Amino acid sequence: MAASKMVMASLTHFRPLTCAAAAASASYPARLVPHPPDLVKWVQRQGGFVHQALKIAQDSSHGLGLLASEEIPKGSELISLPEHIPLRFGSFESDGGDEINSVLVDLARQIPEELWAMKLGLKLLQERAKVGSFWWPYVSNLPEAYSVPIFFPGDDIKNLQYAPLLYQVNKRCRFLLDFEQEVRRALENLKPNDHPFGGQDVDASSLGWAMSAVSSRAFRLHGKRLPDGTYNDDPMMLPLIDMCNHSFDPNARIVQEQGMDNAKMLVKVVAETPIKQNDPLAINYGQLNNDLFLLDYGFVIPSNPYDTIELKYDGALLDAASMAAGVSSPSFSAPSLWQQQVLGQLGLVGEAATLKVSLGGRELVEGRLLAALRALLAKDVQSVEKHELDTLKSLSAEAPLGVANEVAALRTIIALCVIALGHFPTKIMEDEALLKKGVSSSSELAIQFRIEKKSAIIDVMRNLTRRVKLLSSKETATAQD
Ligand SMILES: C[S@@+](CC[C@H](N)C(=O)[O-])C[C@H]1O[C@@H](n2cnc3c(N)ncnc32)[C@H](O)[C@@H]1O
Repeated sequence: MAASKMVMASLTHFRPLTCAAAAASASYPARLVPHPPDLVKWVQRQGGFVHQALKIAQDSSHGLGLLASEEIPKGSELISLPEHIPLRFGSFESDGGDEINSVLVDLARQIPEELWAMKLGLKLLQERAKVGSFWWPYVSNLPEAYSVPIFFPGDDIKNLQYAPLLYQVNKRCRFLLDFEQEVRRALENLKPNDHPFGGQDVDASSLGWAMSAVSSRAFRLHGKRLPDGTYNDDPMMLPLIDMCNHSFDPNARIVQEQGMDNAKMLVKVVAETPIKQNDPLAINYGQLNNDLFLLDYGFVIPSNPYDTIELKYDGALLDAASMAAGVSSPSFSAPSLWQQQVLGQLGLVGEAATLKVSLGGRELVEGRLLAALRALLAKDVQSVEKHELDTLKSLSAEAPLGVANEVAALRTIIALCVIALGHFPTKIMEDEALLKKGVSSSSELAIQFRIEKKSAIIDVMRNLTRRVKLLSSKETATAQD
């Protein structure tokens, strides 16, 4: 988990393709131009609906947001966008076969599916560069900079201290540096009229801006209706709607509605609860862990109930954890034949094995890990065979293989947590002292992220320790009966 051995790639040494605009702060990022057009009026002029009580304003430390200037009843329609307002990549595949589109479509084909935000980002960059773009009133209102880790200085990437996230950040940085070369090659001999970005140079930093603008603001909604009646997944940017900030306890939600003519799709926001005067609108971006919130959106949620810790299923590590927990001669690194079969069913051995397992979140212990521990700490195959795999995977199935087995499994996980905590170079107290001293906004985010990861591990340990105590006391009570 330690960061020290990772090779760091960072985009901060690249010239940002941004306009010098009003002074930015972490809580109020400057927009692309100092005084952008009025977004609400633009949406209304385009035939969209905006509830009269909605205003764009500063929303605590979340940047801009939509605030209610008066009470709004539950169920009210808040915003409605006609079909031509969302910015989609699709619109450029269907724009015809001119040179500009074919260059962009070819470039988009080189983007891996998991980085879908870059594909739509190409469209966004094109609209940003195009003089007289239809979407300029929207694009000019976008933040000039993003707080996602690809833009952190190298030291702050290390400051995240969590290998799975460092890996993802590095992967994105490397992709952007490679893709910059691809874009340059594709643009080098184009005639000025065929240049998709109005002749402007596109570097890794401007690509990163576009990818972050999309990952932090786009929604994956229904696209075209397919012949079987289902819809394809269509990422799109929703002007004005994307001013809504996130909450796990939202007061609004996005709905898609078929228009009167049945062909057009309307995207709306409706009030999910009554909204009080001066309350910000909040929608739920999804049940995401802090890795995704930081990577895609550039913020971290304190005490995020969906935050998880990623570990690798590794026999030697489990033997070490098990022995540290006082289990005598565990067999994780040399499972018997029947145990290997169970591991195979759990996808933890074999060619197609997925060794990534997680702790924390709603499940607390990933079912596959729990079942493996229970099975590998079991005395015999018969006791394991009595149970469905789903029972063995469930933490709410109380001690299916007996109290001693359960206590050994849970203690092993607690010891794994201790090992995982030991991989972080700093302790929470030290992190908090650093935050108190005052650090840059990217260091602050990195430190908050690692505090949350360590807290998530500690929460798992506390919860499992409680379970062990309860089981042990029940066992003592039974023995005394
Ligand atoms: C869809 S945009 C919302 C509008 C944005 N606040 C703005 O100023 O344009 C998403 C961005 O808002 C901020 N944000 C949204 N919800 C947040 C939250 N709960 N905590 C911190 N930042 C949040 C993050 O910067 C995120 O990338």
